[in-house]
Amino acid sequence: MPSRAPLQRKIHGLDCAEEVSLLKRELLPLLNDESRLTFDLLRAKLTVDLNDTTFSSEQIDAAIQRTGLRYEPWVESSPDENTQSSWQKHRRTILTVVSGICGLLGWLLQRGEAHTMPDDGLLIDSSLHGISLPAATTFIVGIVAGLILVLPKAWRSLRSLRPDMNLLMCVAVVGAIAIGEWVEAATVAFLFSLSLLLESWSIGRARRAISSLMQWTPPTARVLAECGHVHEVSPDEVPIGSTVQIRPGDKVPLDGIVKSGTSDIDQSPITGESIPDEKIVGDTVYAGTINGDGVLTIQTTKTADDSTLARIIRMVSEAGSKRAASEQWVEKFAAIYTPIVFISALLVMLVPPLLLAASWESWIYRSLVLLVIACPCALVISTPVSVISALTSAARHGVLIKGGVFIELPANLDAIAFDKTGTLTHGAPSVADVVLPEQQPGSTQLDQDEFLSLAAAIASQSSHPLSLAIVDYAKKQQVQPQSAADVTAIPGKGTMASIDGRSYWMGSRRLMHDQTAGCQQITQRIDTPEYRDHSVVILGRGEDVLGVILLRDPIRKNAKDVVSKLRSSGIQHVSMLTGDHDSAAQRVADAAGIDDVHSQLLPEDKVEVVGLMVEEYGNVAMIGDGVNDAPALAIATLGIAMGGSGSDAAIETADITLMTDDLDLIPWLRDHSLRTLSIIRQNITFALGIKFLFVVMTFLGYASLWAAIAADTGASLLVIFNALRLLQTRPSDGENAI
Ligand SMILES: Nc1ncnc2c1ncn2[C@@H]1O[C@H](COP(=O)(O)OP(=O)(O)OP(=O)(O)O)[C@@H](O)[C@H]1O
Ligand SMILES: [Zn+2]
Repeated sequence: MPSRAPLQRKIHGLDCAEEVSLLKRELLPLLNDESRLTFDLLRAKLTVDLNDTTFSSEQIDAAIQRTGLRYEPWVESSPDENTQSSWQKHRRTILTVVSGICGLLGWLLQRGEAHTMPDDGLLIDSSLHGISLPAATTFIVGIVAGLILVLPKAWRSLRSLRPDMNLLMCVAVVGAIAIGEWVEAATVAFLFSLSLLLESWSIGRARRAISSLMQWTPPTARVLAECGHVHEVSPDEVPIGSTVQIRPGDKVPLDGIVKSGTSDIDQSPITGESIPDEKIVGDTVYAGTINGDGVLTIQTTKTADDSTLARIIRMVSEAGSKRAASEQWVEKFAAIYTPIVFISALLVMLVPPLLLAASWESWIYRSLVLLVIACPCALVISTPVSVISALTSAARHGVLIKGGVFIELPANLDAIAFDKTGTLTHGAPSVADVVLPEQQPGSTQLDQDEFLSLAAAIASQSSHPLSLAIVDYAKKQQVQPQSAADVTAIPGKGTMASIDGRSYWMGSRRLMHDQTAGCQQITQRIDTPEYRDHSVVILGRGEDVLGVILLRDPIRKNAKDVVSKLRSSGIQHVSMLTGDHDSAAQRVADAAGIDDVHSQLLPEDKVEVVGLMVEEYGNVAMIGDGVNDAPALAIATLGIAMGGSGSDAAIETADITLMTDDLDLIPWLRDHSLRTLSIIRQNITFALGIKFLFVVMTFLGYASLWAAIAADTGASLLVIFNALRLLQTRPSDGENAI
């Protein structure tokens, strides 16, 4: 089947778990596959993956239609704020205020009447339960204003016989009116409306935190045309490979590589770190970062909507819908809890009066209180707000979490596997020495420059850190690389290529052993204490070993500290996996305080080791940067990529990406995750505790309707603020500040 574009819809009102489950209820019977649905709650966007299916978009639309939610085709560039009229933006606030004022007025009127006309039946109509027409009208206006936005949802839930919180509230209000409790009815309507207002405000806050990220891209890019003119165009229109000029103080419009100039760049929008980073020719700059004092010309490497920043924004806004475990729990809990309380409310209303001849009035009242308590408001609101706040705050600190599911994992880790090169070390090795075999009769003997020009030729075709170091070194020695053809990479081992029609191999000892019986003399030369802990790259032609390049990659300063922090936070076991040879691996492992080392691994070996660790320890995180790490990242419980220097393959497969290669972000992430979990737990416990208290009080006859709803709104308010605290956490909170 041909690959098909996904179906994208803007769904009005798609901002919480309720609508998501509504949509799932209609769409899943059709699609049969939950992973086809992506909900972007921040932008109210639904994406349906139609690849390899035969569904027509009409079928999907019809299913969306059945939910009763309004929808329209998705238009990418319309930031929804602008397309909404001010009524749409503020109607919830206006209606809540109206509801509150009318409730208050009604209460004042009612009290006034009770004062001035005691027992005077003139104005009091008995069908209004003892209040005057003006008071009743005021109350009704207030109640309608409070509930009007949820009426369609309540109606839907009634028709499908799945009581939800909207229905509960409407029934409670109608019931309260029926027994003449006007003030209570109005209070319930107002406070329920207030809770929903709080919910949409808090989601809105997280949304604004993200749109503040979006504002980091400038509206225009200064493209240098060949004629030398500068054209100011929208970054969307700039093709890959264009030359763009960045003036001092400008924001970088697109991702690219510096072609000329040097400047300090503030990368905080991407990395969360506002320490300026010096960029020189050949360095990568990111859209959204801020140029310092120098003028730079860059060659663009990505289109505007594929830039790193654009990807961050996309991932964060889609992350909200990949539901965290606790969100799923709350959703399931609410789906059981609400109907149960609904039925108990019915029983409470019917059983005591019918069987025990108790007073109808008081038991109807208690059953209404139960209905209000049944509303899972605080619970349903708090968890998504916590998760989104946690994701947004992580993104601000340069930690990109690709879904709510992954926010809870770092807290539950048992073991961690680190890759060596680029993760524990800087991944920027430099050539320490070049060793050529001694002259032997009959064999080819190259001088160092000839050797380097061959090595650099092959290395220039690869982005492997060791290759980059070799190219760099050749350049410094002013050696011109030859030109290599037919280059093939052998993952975890090295590269094959042909130069001048002869074929060469270059890579690890393993590769050497694949190619030749080996070269005694060379192995002896590099097995000395001086070189033992260096990484080696060996160049050969057929049976001949032409020479060895020895490289050293400094270990990251904070590696040891990070490993010990992780250990003291409860990680049982820390391993290191590397493709490099044993002694080089051991040097780094010793310096970082790693428990055990697996060296000379091919990518598939890394997968196997991680698999075994998962079996032995449970939840295992793999942290890596290279193409050779990607498969292992995928099978670990949690894959974390070093994003700054990492390969696209690693970044794509990982669940979490560290935008700066700062290892300290890993303990930070674990803390952040623990904090998020504990806030979610606090919220759930608190919300349920309040409910439980009120259930008991209701049966004892102490709870009143307005107190029940006030407690619910109060609880919502508290859990929301508790959740929003997550937006404020700073990385490592200064304890490692330099
Ligand atoms: N493109 C290449 N150029 C030169 N040597 C290479 C290349 N690719 C692999 N090698 C050789 O194979 C070995 C293993 O490479 P691999 O990429 O699997 O891991 P690594 O870079 O050593 O470290 P890590 O697994 O810790 O990231 C290297 O040490 C090197 O000797
Ligand atoms: Zn690596």
